[in-house]
Amino acid sequence: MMLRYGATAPGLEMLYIALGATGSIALTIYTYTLYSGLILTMQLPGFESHIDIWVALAATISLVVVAAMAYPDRYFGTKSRPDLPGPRGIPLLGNLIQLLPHRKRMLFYLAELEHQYGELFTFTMPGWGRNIVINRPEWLEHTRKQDGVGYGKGPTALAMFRQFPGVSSAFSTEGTRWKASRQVTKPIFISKTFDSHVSRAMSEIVPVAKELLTSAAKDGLEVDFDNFCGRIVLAIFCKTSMSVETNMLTSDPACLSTPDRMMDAVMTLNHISSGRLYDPLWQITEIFTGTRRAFNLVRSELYDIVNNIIQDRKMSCEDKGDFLSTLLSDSSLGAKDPDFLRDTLVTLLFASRDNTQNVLGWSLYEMSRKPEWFDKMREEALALKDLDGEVTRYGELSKYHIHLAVFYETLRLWPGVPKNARLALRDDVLPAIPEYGYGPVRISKGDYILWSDFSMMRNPKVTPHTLIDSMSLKGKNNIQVWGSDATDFNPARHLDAEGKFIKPSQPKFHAFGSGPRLCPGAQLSAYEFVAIWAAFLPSFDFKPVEMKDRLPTDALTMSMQGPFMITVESRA
Ligand code: HEM
Repeated sequence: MMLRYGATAPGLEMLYIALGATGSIALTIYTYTLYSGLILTMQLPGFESHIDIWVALAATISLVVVAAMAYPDRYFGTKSRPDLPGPRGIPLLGNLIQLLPHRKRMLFYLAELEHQYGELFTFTMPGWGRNIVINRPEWLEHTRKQDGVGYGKGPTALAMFRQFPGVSSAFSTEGTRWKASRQVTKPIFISKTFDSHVSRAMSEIVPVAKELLTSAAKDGLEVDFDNFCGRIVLAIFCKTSMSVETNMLTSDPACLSTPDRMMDAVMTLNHISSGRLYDPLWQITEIFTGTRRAFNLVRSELYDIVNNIIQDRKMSCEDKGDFLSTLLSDSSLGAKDPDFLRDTLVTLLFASRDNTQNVLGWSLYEMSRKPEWFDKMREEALALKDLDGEVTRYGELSKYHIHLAVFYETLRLWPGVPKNARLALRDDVLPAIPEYGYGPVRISKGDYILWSDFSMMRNPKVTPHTLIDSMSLKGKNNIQVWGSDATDFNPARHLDAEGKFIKPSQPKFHAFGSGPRLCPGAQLSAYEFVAIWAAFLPSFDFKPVEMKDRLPTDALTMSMQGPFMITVESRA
């Protein structure tokens, strides 16, 4: 039978289940043979040293068999969806064979599949079951507001985030525990904190960063811009939230090649966590690769650093008026739990550095191809020179129209979390989009919905005809749309005729997510972005060492591949 789209045909479903059951029985027999072999082999000299590997291998296979037999749909993805386009699957393995070679480039593979099948398509993968890609703002609008009720993060993502940033993190919790974790971080995102702490931290750290750039310019040194920005952002966070001075950033460019325990730990844990996303068996495979041991070691190190900071503050009983003092004085039950405190800080360390570092890096990359935006930002910073190139108060942020337009445009093309997924907790129907020929889309409980902000925000089809625009922007003259030039870097699309910044509407702009789990750090990162560029541009010119196309790594967040080496020149 020829299948139009390759999704499983209904007639074959029973056959697949039958094959799945037969395969499972075969695997069970194999496992028991393996156990018997194991017992026999244990008699052989030298075997004892490898017993852990053998036991783990046998346990893995048994686990797979049990999982496959208990949840054939989930495991093999046999639920048929001939109504949806997608690559053709095969019995038992779904689309695993097609996906495996792209494991480390899923972002691009998803974009290629979108190119082939459109914004709506499906594939299955053992361990994840059926995935339905929904790269349209209308469908995101519908599903994201049901976050936590109709859709959840699903066991795979929750298990991954429980390991890092931690069991009490906003990333790894749902329901009342998630609410508690969001609630406790609120003080860090209010404008009072921005004015009293963030701007103070910036006014100390940004001048150090400028001294470093001056030295690098004088000595003609190349600077790894990502590393440099990561250190600035993390140093600001440590100072703002915990009043901790770090040595990760000094005026000497040599500091950039000096390892920093906190910075290195956060980066390593982020990197390993990303790799777990498409390895449903990571809890087992990592035993063999040694990654698990390395992860645990680095995580203990980070936990020690953070626990020591908390402990020192508790011992000193000093109220420094920062976020940590606010946390410690919080009388709610959660905040008294030491692990909850630690996970809250680790979550913010993890979330604050990476995304802000990345948007700074991608903005430099984009502007180096369109240097007129460097000039426009510089002009704006100089025009507001009474502020001495420093955005000292949060209220001043809204005056930086060009900077904000560049910030949002960079994130449109290089969104913080380029691909994401949710598990359907109940049956649902996505709304029809008749203007693009889409009828209502059925989602079954247990399906994963998947979206790629990276693909969606580059899609020229996201036009004012969408339901979202007609609802939220009705009657406005300056409707900004991604349109046919969606892949171009053009911050002007976020400026009106008078050059005033217009914040793009969600979820057409989805770089900070939407719905209840909308990123709480959006304003903070905008503030940091504007303050850093406004301080740098009047004094320096920046150029990438190599003017070549740069790609993102396939990570949880939008990190750039390889070091991003730049040269700096002082504008004397
Ligand atoms: C350019 C910078 C940033 C970008 C692009 C960004 C993007 C995002 C996105 C897309 C999500 C939603 C993930 C999801 O729904 O699964 C998110 C969540 C989150 N972000 Fe950000 N973020 C940025 C900066 C920050 C900063 C500076 C902080 C804190 C200091 C922060 C803290 C968080 C937290 C705690 C969550 C979890 C929210 C939840 O699940 O309830 N982010 N961020």
